[in-house]
Amino acid sequence: MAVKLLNVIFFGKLINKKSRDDCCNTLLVSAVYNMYDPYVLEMNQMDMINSEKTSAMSADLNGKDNIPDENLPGGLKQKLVPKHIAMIVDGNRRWAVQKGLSGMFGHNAGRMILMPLLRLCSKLEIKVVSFFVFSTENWRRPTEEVNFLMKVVEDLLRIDGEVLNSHGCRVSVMGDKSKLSETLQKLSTEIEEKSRTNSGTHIIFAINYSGKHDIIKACKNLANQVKDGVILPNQINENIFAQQLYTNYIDFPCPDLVIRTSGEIRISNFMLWQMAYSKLYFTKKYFPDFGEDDLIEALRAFQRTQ
Ligand SMILES: CC(C)=CCC/C(C)=C/CC/C(C)=C/COP(=O)(O)OP(=O)(O)O
Repeated sequence: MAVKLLNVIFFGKLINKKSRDDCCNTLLVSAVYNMYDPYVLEMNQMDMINSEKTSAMSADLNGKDNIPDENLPGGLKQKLVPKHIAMIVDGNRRWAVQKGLSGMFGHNAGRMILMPLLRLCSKLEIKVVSFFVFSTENWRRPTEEVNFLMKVVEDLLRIDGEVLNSHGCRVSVMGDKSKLSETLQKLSTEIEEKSRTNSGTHIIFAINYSGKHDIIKACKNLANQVKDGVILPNQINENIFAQQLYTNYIDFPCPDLVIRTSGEIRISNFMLWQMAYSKLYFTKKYFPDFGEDDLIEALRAFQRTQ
């Protein structure tokens, strides 16, 4: 009964029954066993807002074909939209501290703005949107924050992933999954497999990702191929090298627009090889404050230089 009630409250008809039951069971179990977990305490306050936002915002996640330019927001031109927007999500903790909250609560606030942004991307028929969610360096943060972040990431894959899948988006995880918990590995494999053939916007979550590691992985693979006589050293070129990178494994184009929030002007080890020709857009807004209007502004700046 409680599960049914939660189903209706949290998800309405957005996702299928089995997944709703899974999600609700998880929430119930968490609520009972983790009463004093800061993540759960904070989630209790924010879940209702989140679920309302998610339902409303995700109702229109499927891109529509051939939208006339006059119907696009901010004078955007359909022909000039980027194929791949990469987002360096930053400023979550500063956003929370500014509001008198514990810094880590900003990560959940960041997760909540995902749907409106993706709804706009879908409407504009942007093929790929990637998010730098968790870097290999982020393990150095305090244990309490890392644990909190991992729970946000679990919800991202379990709940948001399900909503995105049910609206025709493909969801992939990029990074070294071997260091993630079994739950996270399972969630990422499940959502990737479920959504693999979807033709809507492809959402990439970079989790335990490092651009340098991606390049080292490529070098090691090629070195082994040379050792095994599969390839000669002088046959290695940009194309062959790029075939060893995540961009090729998961099959998505290099970003043409990179957006970083929070006023930091750097790329922090995100898709180093793939950003060689990307346009970079920096905004002072903290990520949880980065709304659809800000994304439109970034796209307008991109289109002005096309
Ligand atoms: C997919 C998506 C949008 C998820 C959003 C939520 C999420 C899990 C974000 C984690 C990424 C992260 C460490 C943000 C950086 O803010 P920070 O902690 O470095 O903040 P600071 O710069 O203020 O310290």
